[in-house]
Amino acid sequence: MSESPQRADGDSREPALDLVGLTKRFGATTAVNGIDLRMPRGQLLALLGPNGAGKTTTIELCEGFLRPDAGTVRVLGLDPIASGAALRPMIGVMPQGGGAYPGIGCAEMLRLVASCGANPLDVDWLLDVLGLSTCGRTPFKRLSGGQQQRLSLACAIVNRPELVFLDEPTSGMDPQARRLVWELLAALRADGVSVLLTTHLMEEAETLADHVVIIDHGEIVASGSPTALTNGDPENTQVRFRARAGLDTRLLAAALPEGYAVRETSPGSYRVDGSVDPQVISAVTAWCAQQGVLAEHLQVGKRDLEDVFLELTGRELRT
Ligand SMILES: Nc1ncnc2c1ncn2[C@@H]1O[C@H](COP(=O)(O)OP(=O)(O)OP(=O)(O)O)[C@@H](O)[C@H]1O
Repeated sequence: MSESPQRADGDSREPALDLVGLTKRFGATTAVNGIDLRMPRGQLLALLGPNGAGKTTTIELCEGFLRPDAGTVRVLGLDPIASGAALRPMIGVMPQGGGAYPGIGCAEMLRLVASCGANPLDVDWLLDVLGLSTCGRTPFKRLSGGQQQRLSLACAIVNRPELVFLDEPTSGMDPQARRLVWELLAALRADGVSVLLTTHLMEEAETLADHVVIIDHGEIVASGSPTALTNGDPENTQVRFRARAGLDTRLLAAALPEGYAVRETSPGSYRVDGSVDPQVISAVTAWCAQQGVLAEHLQVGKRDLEDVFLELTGRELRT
């Protein structure tokens, strides 16, 4: 194969990921359905979608753990199955649920993985950054779920990979641990490491990602920077509130000036979209009062990735 041409972004290397028509079926289920995705180097890309959307299958196809039924995968310019041995030292993998020998100590596990690399990060430093210093001797099976996740992340990055795959890296973590992981991921990105992570936490995607790809039923339904996906019209604000389920949203819309859309997004959760001003909030609460209901948790905000998903699929991200 000839050398790749100079690219418009100035990086002459192959992209971190290049997926073309990627398809994977399990019996009658098409888990990944013709995904096209190109991820430049040095980017943090979040694959966002509800349970069963095809995120793990996509990442496992990229890792070379699964063979596609159709389409192609190139990872750092290589086929992850045919060139698995060459690719392995260049990538880091954090599978869903982590994994280590049950009886091995936390620090010992990380040292073992580090010993397989040519130029590992300092193990004690990494344990400290991830808040694991105090449990260095604790056997893996005695670590909390969040600690196991963090050790698994440490194992994925200790050998300075060029590209890291993280499958739901913060699931089950408390907010403090999640914050530590977010800081570490931001630092990796700043160092030019390419990161593909899956999540169903839209806040995680919005906070960390350069680029978000929303997938549903194995297909890409939206793709762009978090700002591009959510910003749209700066006038596009919204009011959310909770009240008893089944209020007549058409009546509420009729009580508002023209141009406002009202939806019950899930039973008892309501959303009014449009250019929100004090009069609109007053009209919403007055209408609720007429119905004899209290508008609880009333919030004014902007459209977020959750809203984008709802608009595209008619369903909520958090299923
Ligand atoms: N080994 C398998 N055998 C059969 N079906 C599978 C297998 N792996 C995944 N699937 C199915 O493929 C679809 C996509 O699953 P996948 O795990 O990729 O989704 P996901 O977006 O990662 O979901 P989650 O957020 O729950 O991890 C689901 O319908 C799932 O049941």
